[in-house]
Amino acid sequence: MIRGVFRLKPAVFEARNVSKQYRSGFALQGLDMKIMEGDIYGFVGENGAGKTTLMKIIGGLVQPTDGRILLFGQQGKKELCAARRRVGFLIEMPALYPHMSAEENLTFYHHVLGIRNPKRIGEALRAVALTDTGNKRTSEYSLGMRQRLGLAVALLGSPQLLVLDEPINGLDPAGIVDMRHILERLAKEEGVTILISSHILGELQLLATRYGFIHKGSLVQEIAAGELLKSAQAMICIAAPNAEKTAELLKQRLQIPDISVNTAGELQIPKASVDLERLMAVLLQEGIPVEGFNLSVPNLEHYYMDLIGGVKR
Ligand SMILES: Nc1ncnc2c1ncn2[C@@H]1O[C@H](COP(=O)(O)OP(=O)(O)OP(=O)(O)O)[C@@H](O)[C@H]1O
Repeated sequence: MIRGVFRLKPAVFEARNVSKQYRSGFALQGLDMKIMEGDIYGFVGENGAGKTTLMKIIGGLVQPTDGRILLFGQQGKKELCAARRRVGFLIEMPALYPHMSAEENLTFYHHVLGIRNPKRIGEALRAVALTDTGNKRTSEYSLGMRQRLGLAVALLGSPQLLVLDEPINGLDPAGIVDMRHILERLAKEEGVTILISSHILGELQLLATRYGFIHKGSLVQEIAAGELLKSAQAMICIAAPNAEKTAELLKQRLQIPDISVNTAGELQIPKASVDLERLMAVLLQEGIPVEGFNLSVPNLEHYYMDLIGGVKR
């Protein structure tokens, strides 16, 4: 009998009880976190929650006050140093020479970073769709192009893990979509694991396969994108007159106890608990005019606000 072998993907990065204290106070406090190979890990938290500090710790730019990190399973000082060569960072925009082209800037970083394979310059340019920029000076680039060039610098070392701190911040809608397509391709076709922070939750939701929610320096929750959607309910929202009275009536007629009225004064019914045809038939029979109808799909923003709201309370 042939039995399938189920292999767990290895952790690419782990933080164990990591704290970082500045004079002004704690930026991280006992943070635990795990990024598995192949994840696009959306790192979510309000301003000052500690996202950049953690990313800088991964890059060795900041030392933790307490706790430890593992990169590709390595944790000794020397081993971490070697493991960092397998990571590409876009935490702060690398300095670009404004009078030089994308290729010339990449050639410079290729040299500075001591990368041996000269093919990487062309490959990195292709990966970020900047091959047709010719001799154009980077001073004439849009923010989206500069950001893509910054990503190309991070890609020069053929990283297995990319650490990206708000890479779509300030980009226009087209720039955001370009960046999403580039990152999706890197993850799917090249198997690159990605840690990405962003405040643009609607966009992050289109990309991430897993989320980590950080609040005041601690990780509040890690959850797979699919689990997040399952855990939050889709709601049918109906605008109708006398919402409270109508809600009571529908509860009785449909035998559904959890019909509520939301802050917009609409009836709110969990989609999974009702048959839509029956709902419409009852509304018709009772002569209740439907003034508005929509389906609120569970999303990252609602989930995050509920989660952090709960933590803050
Ligand atoms: N070099 C530093 N010296 C002192 N305090 C710092 C330093 N760097 C960060 N902090 C503080 O640590 C906390 C966490 O900052 P961090 O930049 O990591 O948050 P963040 O989640 O990346 O925020 P944002 O979304 O605004 O970028 C903040 O209170 C910040 O003021």
